[in-house]
Amino acid sequence: MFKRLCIIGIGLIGGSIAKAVRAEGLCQQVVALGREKNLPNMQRALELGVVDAVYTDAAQAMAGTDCVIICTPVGSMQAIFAQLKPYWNPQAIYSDAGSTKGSVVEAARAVFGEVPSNFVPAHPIAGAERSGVEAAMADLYRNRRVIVTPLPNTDPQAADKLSELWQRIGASVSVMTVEHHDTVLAATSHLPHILAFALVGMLGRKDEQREIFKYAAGGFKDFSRIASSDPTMWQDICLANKQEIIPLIQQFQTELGQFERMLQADDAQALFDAFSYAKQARQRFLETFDDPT
Ligand SMILES: NC(=O)c1ccc[n+]([C@@H]2O[C@H](COP(=O)([O-])OP(=O)(O)OC[C@H]3O[C@@H](n4cnc5c(N)ncnc54)[C@H](O)[C@@H]3O)[C@@H](O)[C@H]2O)c1
Ligand SMILES: O=C(O)C(=O)C[C@]1(C(=O)O)C=C[C@@H](O)C=C1
Repeated sequence: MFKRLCIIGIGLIGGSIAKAVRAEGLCQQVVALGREKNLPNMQRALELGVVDAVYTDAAQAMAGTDCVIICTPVGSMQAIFAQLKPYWNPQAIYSDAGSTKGSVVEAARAVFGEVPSNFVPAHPIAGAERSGVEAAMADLYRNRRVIVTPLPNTDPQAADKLSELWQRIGASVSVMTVEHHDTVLAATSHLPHILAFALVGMLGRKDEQREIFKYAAGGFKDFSRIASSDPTMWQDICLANKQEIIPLIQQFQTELGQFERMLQADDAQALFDAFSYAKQARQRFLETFDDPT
């Protein structure tokens, strides 16, 4: 599909794209671009055979590259667009994997004035709490969704080709607006991460006095898994999408207050109804998760 794919940020997400693209034989060459401080991770990507070459120099990385996917934390995207600007190739396709889309589009606007028509914002709805290229998996995107959020000026051919790349590595592509993406993901990804970080932080402080973690089992392990996620990545996501996240935190506080009142009132029926409704809602989620088509 492409002669040379350049991944900027060859960590979990970028490394998984590289591995999958190589496994499917979709590009002749896969390379990585990063900063001097990213060199140890990039060298590891080279050793693991995830990429063919690594660069810290954008001019060298961009030479002959016809597809670029930016897979760095969303707070770094503006600096990356500025780094790419002198070498921007109108014939190439550019995209990203950032967890927020409004902030990425704003970052592109800040650098280019208008978002280039060959930049296709996208977000794979698949990941893990682990970071770095060692965590990358060739099948991470298989049977998972990727949301593509084209802008009115996005070149449809670029959007189609990028979507085809994702489909050929096993993903199901959904198209939506940038705004709708950020509203939806605030609810199902950003708020849950804040809740997990908040609960584990609160209990961690208790654990300093008492040994509560020792007696936690599978339920706590499942609920707390995402609190192992990368703090830089989540700091960037939460600040970038705070206008969507803050109202959800407020709504959640009201919801918790209702549970407190049910307990205060020993209202067994209300508790049963609330738990039953949530159990059914989770069943609906599991059905769409297992069949993302
Ligand atoms: N982890 C997930 O579950 C997940 C899922 C979907 C999307 N995302 C998004 O994908 C992106 C990458 O996440 P990840 O989990 O792969 O993180 P990661 O930490 O595994 O990888 C990010 C890589 O970017 C490099 N990097 C950081 N700043 C850089 C810069 N300024 N220039 C060049 N390289 C830089 C780091 O060295 C690292 O190798 C983020 O935007 C994140 O929001 C993550
Ligand atoms: O499974 C996980 O660990 C994830 O956190 C993946 C997850 C999420 O579901 O919230 C995290 C961030 C994303 O942008 C997309 C996916």
